[in-house]
Amino acid sequence: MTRHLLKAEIHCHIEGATPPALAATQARKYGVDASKVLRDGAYVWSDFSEFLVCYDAVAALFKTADDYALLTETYLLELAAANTIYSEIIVSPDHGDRIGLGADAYLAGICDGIHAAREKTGIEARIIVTGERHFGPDRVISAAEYAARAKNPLVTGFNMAGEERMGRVADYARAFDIARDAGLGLTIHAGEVCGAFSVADALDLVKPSRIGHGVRAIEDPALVERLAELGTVLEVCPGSNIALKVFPDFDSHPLKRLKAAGVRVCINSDDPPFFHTSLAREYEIASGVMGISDGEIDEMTRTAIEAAFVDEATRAKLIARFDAQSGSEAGDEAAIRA
Ligand SMILES: Nc1ncnc2[nH]cnc12
Ligand SMILES: [Zn+2]
Repeated sequence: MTRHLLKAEIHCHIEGATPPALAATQARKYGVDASKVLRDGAYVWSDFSEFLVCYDAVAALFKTADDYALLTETYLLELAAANTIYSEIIVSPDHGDRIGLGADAYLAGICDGIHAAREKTGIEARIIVTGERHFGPDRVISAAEYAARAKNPLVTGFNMAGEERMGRVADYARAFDIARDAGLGLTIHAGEVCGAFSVADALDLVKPSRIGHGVRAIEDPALVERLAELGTVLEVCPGSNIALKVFPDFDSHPLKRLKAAGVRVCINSDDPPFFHTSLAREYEIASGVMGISDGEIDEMTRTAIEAAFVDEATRAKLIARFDAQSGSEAGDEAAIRA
């Protein structure tokens, strides 16, 4: 049981966190026929390309800043109820532009949702702006420029998501230069759909402190060693990887092997309802299915906080909160054993 463990995640896409019931409500609200992507309370897709299409269709059901505030608050309240103290939310200003809302209102809605959830539960959150790789290098550069000039205290990182098979990392490196110059933390989806070479490209050309997924690095032992030496944090999303058939089952998932090899890893939900999961379930899988001990799970949660794109005062507060709880439980266990 992992219910009692404090949790943190640094990789969840906001539209990907839409509960199917909320998507259905949004579709009714706007008179949209969502039956191609939402059936019997579940999202409909069968491979990575279809998943991205389904994702974009669900994103298009959110049309106002208030819609985004509701979505963000709903997601964070569920996390807080599962003992989560921190989340980093991946957002795409392109979605705001595509629905005609505009990036500023899109971002303002998400910030409202973060403030509302923090007021109710104390959960802390930050925003990572992402470029969508399948929209091409120019859009990804625009997303980086937008993040750089947003000067929004909740926007602390830059990412690139989307179709990993489109182009090479080099085509997008300029976007990361812009984000780096603006002082944003850098992470990039790699080693999910594409193999180890994409992780190597990311390390060579982006030099991020974290990589989204990165799990296919396991195909290259020298690369695993390099990740461990660099201390690059992998934002691992096991349920997503199984749903998208990156690995056939949890037994063959490399989370444990990467950790054992000294790579810094943490547990994340990615697009939870699309993959029939939640952060709470990901922790349960790590424990009950992968056989990872509570102590090791705590190490991964601590890694997420250590790697979070927050100011040092906020990090210190989160670490103190985390250590106080995991420490007191270690103390309780010792008392039980004595
Ligand atoms: N798992 C994933 N990989 C790449 N892009 C995404 N966008 C949303 N989820 C994603
Ligand atoms: Zn992702």
